[in-house]
Amino acid sequence: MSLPQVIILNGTSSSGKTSIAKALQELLPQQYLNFSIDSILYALPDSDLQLMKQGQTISRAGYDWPSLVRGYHYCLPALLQAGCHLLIDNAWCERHEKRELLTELAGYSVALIGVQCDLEIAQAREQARGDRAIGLVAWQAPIVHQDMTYDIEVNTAGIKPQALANKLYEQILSQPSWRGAIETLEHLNIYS
Ligand SMILES: Nc1ncnc2c1ncn2[C@@H]1O[C@H](COP(=O)(O)OP(=O)(O)OP(=O)(O)O)[C@@H](O)[C@H]1O
Repeated sequence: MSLPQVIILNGTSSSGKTSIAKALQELLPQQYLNFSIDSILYALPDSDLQLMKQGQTISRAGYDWPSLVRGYHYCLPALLQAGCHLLIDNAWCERHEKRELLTELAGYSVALIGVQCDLEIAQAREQARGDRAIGLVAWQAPIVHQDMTYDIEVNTAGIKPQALANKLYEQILSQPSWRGAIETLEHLNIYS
């Protein structure tokens, strides 16, 4: 079985996506770049990034959230064309963002993984970590998994990231085909 060129981890903030991604990167026999939207956001002016982390308004001229998301998505095929494999994680919430992501990745083999986490647990992590706007999880939770047909789903409640990555790695190796992204994009193209 060949590994997918792209592994997508989709779930709310604090669901544990990055923790799984970092552990999974070490297990995979092929090098994967963990390229999240943070790779774009960390290029913002530092004071703007700090405001964003606190959930405050950025008033600097030129700030435009949709263009940052679009820029993130447009980077993905460029990295793939350069020969990189990608392990990307984010909370894709808006329908047009899900559609844009999967359109950019059309033609590549994509594993679409849903990262689930009970709301109360994700909110407790959000409180504890202190580097995310409080309320983000609650806003994302009802919509992040809407319209998605996942190849694999994991629930991070009560299981350590390393154990989750071990299990996910086994599931990826035994997956016969990757249909989730294709079916999700078909659905989004019909209903958006
Ligand atoms: N399986 C887990 N069990 C317990 N705590 C976890 C687990 N996974 C992650 N955490 C903790 O939750 C917090 C958020 O983890 P992580 O950065 O992996 O989440 P995320 O989904 O990538 O969040 P974001 O989208 O905001 O970047 C961290 O403090 C991390 O230590």
